[in-house]
Amino acid sequence: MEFRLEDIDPDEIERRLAVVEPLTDSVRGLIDAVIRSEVDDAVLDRARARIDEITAELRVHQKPGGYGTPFTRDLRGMPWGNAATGLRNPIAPPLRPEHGAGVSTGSVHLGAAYEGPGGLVHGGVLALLMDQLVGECASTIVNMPHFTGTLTVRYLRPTKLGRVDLRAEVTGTQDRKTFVHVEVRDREGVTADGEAIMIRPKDFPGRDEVLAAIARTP
Ligand SMILES: CCCCCCCC(=O)SCCNC(=O)CCNC(=O)[C@H](O)C(C)(C)COP(=O)(O)OP(=O)(O)OC[C@H]1O[C@@H](n2cnc3c(N)ncnc32)[C@H](O)[C@@H]1OP(=O)(O)O
Repeated sequence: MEFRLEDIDPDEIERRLAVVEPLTDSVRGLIDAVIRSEVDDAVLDRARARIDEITAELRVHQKPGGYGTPFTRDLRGMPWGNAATGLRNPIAPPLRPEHGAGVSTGSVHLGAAYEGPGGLVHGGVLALLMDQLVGECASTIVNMPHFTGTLTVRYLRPTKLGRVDLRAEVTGTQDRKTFVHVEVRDREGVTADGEAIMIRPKDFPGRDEVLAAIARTP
């Protein structure tokens, strides 16, 4: 986990999201269309050529590595490349967690891109979403980022593609460890549950630099 200061105000955040969220949604639509399209090969070939052109255009100016999690001066995080929640990551469903007292919830629509067995959600995708939700749940409660130390998942019955709801709840804390229970439901009820041991790491690379930069900024 790396802290990086991006000194922008809420209006600038909204301006950026107003551009990238619709783009990301369009690419999600593209992914779904590629998986399910039954057009002929010539149309698929033309589509590939046009997509390659767009990719080349976007690659003219790129960040090195991943998107990271830049933070504003008031420590609002912008993890827009995150695989589960990223607002500019077309792979992310995206999960948009909401946090209450010790409880975090989120709902997603999982379509063809998240299929494992035919018509059913891939178990790894469920583990990804559970991992993110338990991480945010523990981090929100203690107001410090937590890493997943151990996540044990029980797949109770197959999860149908479509709407999936998740709920995580802190069940205890012990020093730097926070224990979280998590459940997944499809339209017919609970399909998987899990237990997580979340750990607040001792160090956060870059954190001191960000806090110092904030302190220096009038
Ligand atoms: C807001 C952000 C939300 C994002 C959510 C996304 C969730 C994620 O995907 S996080 C990424 C996946 N997880 C990781 O990459 C973690 C990789 N592991 C690590 O970085 C380290 O091993 C870490 C941080 C978990 C523990 O390291 P460290 O702080 O040095 O642990 P250490 O001091 O040895 O142990 C502290 C305690 O935790 C326990 N512990 C350590 N590792 C584990 C583990 N893997 N599982 C369970 N318990 C553990 C120890 O037994 C010890 O307990 P006690 O105090 O009772 O003896």
